[in-house]
Amino acid sequence: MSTLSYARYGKDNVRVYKVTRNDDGTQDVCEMTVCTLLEGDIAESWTKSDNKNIVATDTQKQTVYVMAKLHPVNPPELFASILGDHFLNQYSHIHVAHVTVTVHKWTRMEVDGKPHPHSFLRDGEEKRVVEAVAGRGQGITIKSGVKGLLVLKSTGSQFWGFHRDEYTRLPEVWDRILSTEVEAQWNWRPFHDLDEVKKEVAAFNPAWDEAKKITLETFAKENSPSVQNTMYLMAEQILAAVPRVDNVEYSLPNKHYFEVDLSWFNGLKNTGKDAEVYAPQSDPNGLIQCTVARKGASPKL
Ligand SMILES: O=c1[nH]c(=O)c2[nH]c(=O)[nH]c2[nH]1
Repeated sequence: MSTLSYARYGKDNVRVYKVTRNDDGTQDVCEMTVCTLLEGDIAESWTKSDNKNIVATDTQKQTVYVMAKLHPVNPPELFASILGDHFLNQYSHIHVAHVTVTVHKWTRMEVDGKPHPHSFLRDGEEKRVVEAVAGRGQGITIKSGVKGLLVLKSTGSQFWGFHRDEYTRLPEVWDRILSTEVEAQWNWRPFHDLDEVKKEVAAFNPAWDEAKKITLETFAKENSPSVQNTMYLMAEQILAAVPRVDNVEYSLPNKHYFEVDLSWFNGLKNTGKDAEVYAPQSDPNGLIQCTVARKGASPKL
């Protein structure tokens, strides 16, 4: 005998763009990709071919557009919560709504030394990602984050003192290149309902600014003894800067740059302190992850 032990479904990669026309003649734009996934009393679609409780994925997509028209899309934490809350209010047989909003960068152009009223550029590939989960009778949990933030430092990083045995080939280094693509998430203390999210709405954008600033400044300033230590320092500072955040997760690939021995070419020196030309490695890469929690923080409502 088999049983459906878990199911959810929805629309992924819903692309949405919203323009806000301000009274002063300037315009604001927001482009995002939304994923909605619903759980609830839906099993019979899988097990009995009965679709009566299925809110079509097309309906979910249309809902994203309607909600984007009726409500603010900024900050994305609010928009994701509005959508999740809507699905629970609209459909009594839906018990959990997962909403992911990925924001694509459009930075206002500077033209003639002034912010342009309606022209924007993509000046970085990093994404702001928000995941809201609205559960019936369980409030709303929100995870905010950044992904795809590519950084490199050409010095100011070391790695030594690590465990050595008969499998070890890696030499210790006191000066190396460090590069990673930052993925970080900060988990907010759960919200009782949409009204509580609205009350805290002013906290979301500054938290995003702080988390990005802390990540970049720590990366640049610390003489890093390891990716492990650097990410821990970043997470600690985010917890200190944003009181409502319970824990911070980092996932950092270590993107290696290997020295190239060119001594075969007339004794050309390109290793150790003479290294200038390196071979960037696409794979394999190190992958270092951690979660740093506020002491005494409770993950439950
Ligand atoms: O910062 C680092 N952490 C590691 O765990 C590790 N392992 C490795 O080979 N290089 C590095 N660098």
